[in-house]
Amino acid sequence: MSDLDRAGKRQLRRQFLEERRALEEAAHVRTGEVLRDTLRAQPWMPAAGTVACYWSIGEEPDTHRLVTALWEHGATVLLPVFLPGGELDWAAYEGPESLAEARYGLLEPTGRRYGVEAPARVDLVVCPALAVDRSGVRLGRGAGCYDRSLSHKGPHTPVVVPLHEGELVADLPAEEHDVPVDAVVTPAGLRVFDPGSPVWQAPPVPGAARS
Ligand SMILES: Nc1nc2c(c(=O)[nH]1)N(C=O)[C@@H](CNc1ccc(C(=O)N[C@@H](CCC(=O)O)C(=O)O)cc1)CN2
Ligand SMILES: Nc1ncnc2c1ncn2[C@@H]1O[C@H](COP(=O)(O)OP(=O)(O)OP(=O)(O)O)[C@@H](O)[C@H]1O
Repeated sequence: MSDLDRAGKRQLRRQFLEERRALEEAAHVRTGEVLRDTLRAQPWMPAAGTVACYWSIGEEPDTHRLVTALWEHGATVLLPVFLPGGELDWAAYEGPESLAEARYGLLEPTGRRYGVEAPARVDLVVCPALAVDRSGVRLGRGAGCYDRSLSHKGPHTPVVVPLHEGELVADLPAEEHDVPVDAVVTPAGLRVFDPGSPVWQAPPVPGAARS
């Protein structure tokens, strides 16, 4: 990737972060509710023993509702631990007391570590992004830690990204190491990129006009 492309990606990140900062609190809550309800409505969800998610911070779409609902339902919810080298380790959410403040304002799980290859053994990955395009290319924070982490997952393990409205875009710059995502959840509901995918069911999200 050229320096120009890299600068373009940085500029895109800045733009999406700025737009996030302008969002009202209600937008975060709404996305969080739709995310929780959409994923819980998937017929395979009760069998999903282990889900890799993340604990949202700041202006990210809320994941706390989803994590709490899955955990209360008995699933093992793994959350990332950002290692100094930029890799992600994983530990289980065990209630609010199991999180501690970490670098960059992150809240991270303090329990036993599952190892950087834990995504190989999960049933679903809920992954953060600033934006996703219509072919499933995601734009992350730029540390590359999710690209590295997703490379450990099984080829058929679904990946879904929670997004605010306006963050599902027509086109993003793609790179060789990018691992495409399968679906996004926006306040308008679930959007699956492979229309023939047998994995996902349209969600019964009350009041959500699907786009
Ligand atoms: N809630 C949440 N947890 C997450 C992520 C995430 O995006 N959201 N991550 C997703 O990857 C990993 C953490 N990655 C991060 C990468 C960069 C920065 C960050 O704030 N960077 C500063 C610049 C840091 C610096 O001084 O170099 C910045 O972007 O302004 C934070 C987290 C794992 N946990
Ligand atoms: N599988 C990988 N192994 C090693 N380095 C990687 C891998 N994937 C990405 N990287 C490196 O990480 C850096 C950032 O990549 P990129 O710009 O695609 O990040 P991103 O997808 O926006 O962020 P993130 O993955 O943290 O959400 C790049 O310099 C890239 O070379």
